[in-house]
Amino acid sequence: MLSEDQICYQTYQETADWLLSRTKLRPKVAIICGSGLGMLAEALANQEIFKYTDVPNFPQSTVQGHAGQLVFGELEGKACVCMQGRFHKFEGYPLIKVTFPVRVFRLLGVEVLIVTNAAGSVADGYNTGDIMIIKDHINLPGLAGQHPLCGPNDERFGSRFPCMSDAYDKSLGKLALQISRELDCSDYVHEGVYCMVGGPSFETIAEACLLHKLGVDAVGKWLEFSGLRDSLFPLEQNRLYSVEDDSKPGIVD
Ligand SMILES: O=P(O)(O)O[C@H]1O[C@H](CO)[C@@H](O)[C@H]1O
Ligand SMILES: Nc1nc2[nH]cnc2c(=O)[nH]1
Repeated sequence: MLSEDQICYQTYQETADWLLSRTKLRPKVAIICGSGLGMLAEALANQEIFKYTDVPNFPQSTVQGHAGQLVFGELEGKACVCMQGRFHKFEGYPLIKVTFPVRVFRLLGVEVLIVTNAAGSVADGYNTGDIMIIKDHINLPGLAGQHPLCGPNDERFGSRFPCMSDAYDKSLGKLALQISRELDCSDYVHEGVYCMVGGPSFETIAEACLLHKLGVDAVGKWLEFSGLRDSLFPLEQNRLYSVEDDSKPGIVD
């Protein structure tokens, strides 16, 4: 297995080329299935499955409930790739490996990434089993310097200082809320702020109270996406970000 300082552009390319040579599907959408959500991949038509153990350079799933395979297929006629099982820092993986698939997806031609996972609520009015659409996040380890973009920067994957003021696509969030209303399940669907932590322990009561005071709605393990926005969607530099949501500060880059 490669050590973290051996991972470079060619490593991601090698993995992407391996996959591209084995499937004719060219997904524009990738879905990372967190705990208990792997069944989503089972809904794909015309499946082509690659076990992580067979995919060059891929980390391996070690957590219960994470099948450890990439499922290519079609959802409503659109080519998709699902990760049935994701990677966590608490498994012993460095962040560059936790986020490894995101850059591979980029090289596969993916344009939309949907990340799902199991999280705990610290918000008022949420119930077990509810769904929260992430409108923004607090990358707690990232603020303290544990970030996948630490180290040499490869501009092919984005800028040294990626802007994160519009990290999550508002139109997709709105669409999900609209569909939840159409399906008559909007009582179980919220929009909120996700806080990622390292784990594996859950929070103490004091930590949960702290996160609630900080404006967090749900807390869970490190998400692959955080900090890698540029890797999927390169941003223009020196852009003025208007922030409609008054709960967030406006940022001028
Ligand atoms: O991958 P996600 O959904 O974040 O799940 C995580 O949450 C569960 C409890 O911490 C663990 O099973 C871990 O895998
Ligand atoms: N409370 C809580 N629940 C979780 N479920 C999955 N991850 C977590 C976590 O970090 N905290």
